Amino acid sequence: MWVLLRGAYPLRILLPLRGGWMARRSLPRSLVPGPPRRRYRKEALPALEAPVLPVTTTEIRQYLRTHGIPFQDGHSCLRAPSPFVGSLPPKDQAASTASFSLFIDKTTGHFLCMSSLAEGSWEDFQASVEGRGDGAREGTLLSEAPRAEDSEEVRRIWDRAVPLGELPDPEEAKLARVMFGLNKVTDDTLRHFSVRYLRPARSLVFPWFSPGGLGLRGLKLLGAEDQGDGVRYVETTIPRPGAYHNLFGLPLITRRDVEVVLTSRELDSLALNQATGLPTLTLPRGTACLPPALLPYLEQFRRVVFWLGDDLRSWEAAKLFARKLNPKRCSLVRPGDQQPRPLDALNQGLNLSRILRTALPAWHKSIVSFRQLREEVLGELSNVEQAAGVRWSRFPDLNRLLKGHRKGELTVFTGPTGSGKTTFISEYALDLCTQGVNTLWGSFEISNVRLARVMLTQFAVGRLEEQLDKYDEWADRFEDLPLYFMTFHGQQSIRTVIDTMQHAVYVYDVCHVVIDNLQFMMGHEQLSTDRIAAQDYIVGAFRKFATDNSCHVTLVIHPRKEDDDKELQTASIFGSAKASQEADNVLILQDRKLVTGPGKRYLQVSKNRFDGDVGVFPLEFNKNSLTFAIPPKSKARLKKIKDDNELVAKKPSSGKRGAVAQSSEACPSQAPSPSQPDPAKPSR
Ligand SMILES: Nc1ncnc2c1ncn2[C@@H]1O[C@H](COP(=O)(O)OP(=O)(O)OP(=O)(O)O)[C@@H](O)[C@H]1O
Repeated sequence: MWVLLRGAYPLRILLPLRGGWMARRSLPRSLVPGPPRRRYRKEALPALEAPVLPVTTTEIRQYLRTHGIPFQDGHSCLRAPSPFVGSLPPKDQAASTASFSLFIDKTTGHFLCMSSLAEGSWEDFQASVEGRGDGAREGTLLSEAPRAEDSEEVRRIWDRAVPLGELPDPEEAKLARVMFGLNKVTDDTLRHFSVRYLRPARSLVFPWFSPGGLGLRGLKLLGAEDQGDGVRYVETTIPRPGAYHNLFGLPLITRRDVEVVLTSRELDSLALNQATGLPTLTLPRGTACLPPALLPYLEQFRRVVFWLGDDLRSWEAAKLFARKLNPKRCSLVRPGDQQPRPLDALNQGLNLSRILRTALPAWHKSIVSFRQLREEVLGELSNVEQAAGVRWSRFPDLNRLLKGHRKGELTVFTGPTGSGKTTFISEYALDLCTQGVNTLWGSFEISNVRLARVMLTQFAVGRLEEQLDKYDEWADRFEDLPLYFMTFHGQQSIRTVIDTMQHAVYVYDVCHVVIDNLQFMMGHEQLSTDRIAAQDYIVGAFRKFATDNSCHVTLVIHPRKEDDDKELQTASIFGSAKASQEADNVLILQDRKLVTGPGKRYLQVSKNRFDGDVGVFPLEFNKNSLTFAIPPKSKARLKKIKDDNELVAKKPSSGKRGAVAQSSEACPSQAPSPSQPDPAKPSR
């Protein structure tokens, strides 16, 4: 029986512009069926260990030279003979040594031996080269044994599934083809890719074979649900998404292939391969991430074309992924009306080879003309909604003001001591994370356990203390969120923090980093002038990081000492005006508990570089779920501040974006004063 739980992980294979839920079965845990992938050291929890020891490509090269290890320079990896082939038969050993089967990631130093499937960190590699490893040279690699029940589960599903063309009932086969849009995909193509159909679950089954044809490691099930105005696809993977590293189509790639097209859905790969005959591979989690563990498999290609989808998010993801693969060999198919995703293009009778020929190079030394920019501008104009970023599902008023959460921006967040900054920002980030924004938390003040507990309570929207029997169910779903924690606590150097963030962007495709709070990077400077200079430097470093990495940074900063009965302003942020000048957005949690009673807060957007809308709206705190919401009976709703002194009131819950305020609501006495200094020019 198939139990579908409403999960929180986003589905990239939904029809364009639609949010969705990942369906998860309750059973499988995160283990890899099939032949064991040898792990030189067991993988840590998704917390980023501190300190991450950064290694540069130059250092890796130097090390290899010093130790007399020959190597070849690749696109994202260095290739060397593998020392981890001791357990292989001598014949295979010789072959793998000759073929330089060890791939060392140039950015992280992480290695993968394609022959033995041994993998580990740069430190592990050094240890083994220097003979102080865990016996890797002697061939006693640690290996993670597959959990029997997962292997069985995979095998059981695979054995029950049948090729679509062999379904006994032709009507059923026809219906399945309609549901998955496969009318033009032939049985030969489906057979070529070993796609099957699982009748009881009405799902397509895409296998994950071990490299070298060693067996079945896992699989992905794709179900289709009728949604009235379209079809919604629901994915389930075994093992769970975090461990599902299948480049679908890999067994069909030969050593001679020098070009590949990467897609975000298996169905697109089928269509592309059938229409063009080109090698195609599907990323395991669509546009969500490109795990570096997959890079070695892509090294052989001189040209990589990304055709991920027909929306702005796919385009942004393709640009980010191209950086990892070396942009010089990457081209991107630009989303557009005439360039839908591959399966749609096939169904619409378009010429897929011609679309591929329009792919734009991902790399250019500098923008030489508007010609290269025009495609990007068009992309933004034709996808206005997506250009505005990911919208919060819990804070509609924040959407009305900020329009969304965009990559590459810096948000500064402040509020009085103990006003609930951490609690609010936790929910604000969680909301985005449940929609697929890969998030890294740097909580320097409160422990990760406490933070995770707050987040889990907010995720479950209720106290779990009283329903411990539900803990595992919520924790399972929480675990699947693309959420990572830095393991720092207390004072840290900004360099270490930025290095860790850089690592997370590369390894986990993190696109939102929360830093709570900046004061923990300021060292112990006593003089206030030193402290202000230190803060300016740190804010500058975060700004640069956000821009360079297309990653949003939310920075919590304490306010300077203010009178308790005064509201905070942009200029109340501790330090010079640099923080508010560098920030794209400034958010202030206004605490007026003396007049509004406990629990009531206001969130003020006092700077918004995207479109200038600033304003304030009330938030009510729920102590049970630790969540914030618009007070149900409050008359005080979103107030846009048109200019410095003028308020524009909005109808409370029209729910529509851009609804122009028509009437001015009286500002209740307890609402914070709307008059704020021009956020763009904070006074010193
Ligand atoms: N609106 C609110 N009303 C009452 N209690 C709240 C409210 N918001 C948060 N809290 C509670 O207040 C406590 C402090 O919250 P939190 O740590 O989020 O504040 P903070 O502003 O981040 O503190 P600090 O200034 O020390 O960084 C928590 O126990 C939280 O549950």
